[in-house]
Amino acid sequence: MYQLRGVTKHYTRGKKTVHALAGVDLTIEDGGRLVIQGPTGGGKSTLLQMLGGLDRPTSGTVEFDGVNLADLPEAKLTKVRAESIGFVFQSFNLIPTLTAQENVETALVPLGLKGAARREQAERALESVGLGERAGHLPSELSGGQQQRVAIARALVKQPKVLLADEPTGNLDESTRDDIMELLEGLWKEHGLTFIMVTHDSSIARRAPRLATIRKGRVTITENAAA
Ligand SMILES: Nc1ncnc2c1ncn2[C@@H]1O[C@H](COP(=O)(O)OP(=O)(O)OP(=O)(O)O)[C@@H](O)[C@H]1O
Repeated sequence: MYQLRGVTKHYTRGKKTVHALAGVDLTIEDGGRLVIQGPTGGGKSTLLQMLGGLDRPTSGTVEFDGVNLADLPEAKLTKVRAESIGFVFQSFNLIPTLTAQENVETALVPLGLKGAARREQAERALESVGLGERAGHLPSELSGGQQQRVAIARALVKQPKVLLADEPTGNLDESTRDDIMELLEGLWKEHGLTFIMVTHDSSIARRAPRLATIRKGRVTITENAAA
């Protein structure tokens, strides 16, 4: 469970300060699904970075299961990320020289898993995203949608508690977008994940049961019981 209180993030360049987050209070229950939308520059990615422990707030607390990520030493923060949080990005971020299988296995290296166990778990993760047959392919030999499936397998192979996705369908055409959304929603249900996703896509936002709209660093929550 996440509990954010009074989270601010300021970026200073020269004399100019940008208030990317201007006091965010937010609770996200275990197993919940939250979609984050809002205008460009509103603070969506910054908020996701706080939730993922990829950056620290200027002030406020980001509690994850009762631990404040804001003041956790770097080594412990790295451990939380490696064990508990899966990330999916718009640009897939696969390593171009590694096969799909090897890309997925990279997520298991920090957990200390040995070769055979790594291979087996990565194979299963690729199968769960419908890419069992493509394990030996390089990213350049896969379509955009398939590359995103590999990235999703890499995010989930370690069985994290949380999946954070920043515009996961932003580089995909409409029908591939729908396939990827269906896959993510299916995996969310199947694994009981906490699933938090940033999107520009209003058709995805409309379908969200819980929507966080972020403008000028401030969050408004809308619940949609019909979604
Ligand atoms: N590293 C940084 N240094 C300086 N300013 C930054 C930095 N990262 C973000 N910002 C600024 O903080 C504000 C919020 O940025 P953020 O990327 O969170 O917005 P966003 O809602 O994700 O935007 P977009 O939809 O365009 O991706 C913007 O004004 C941005 O320019």
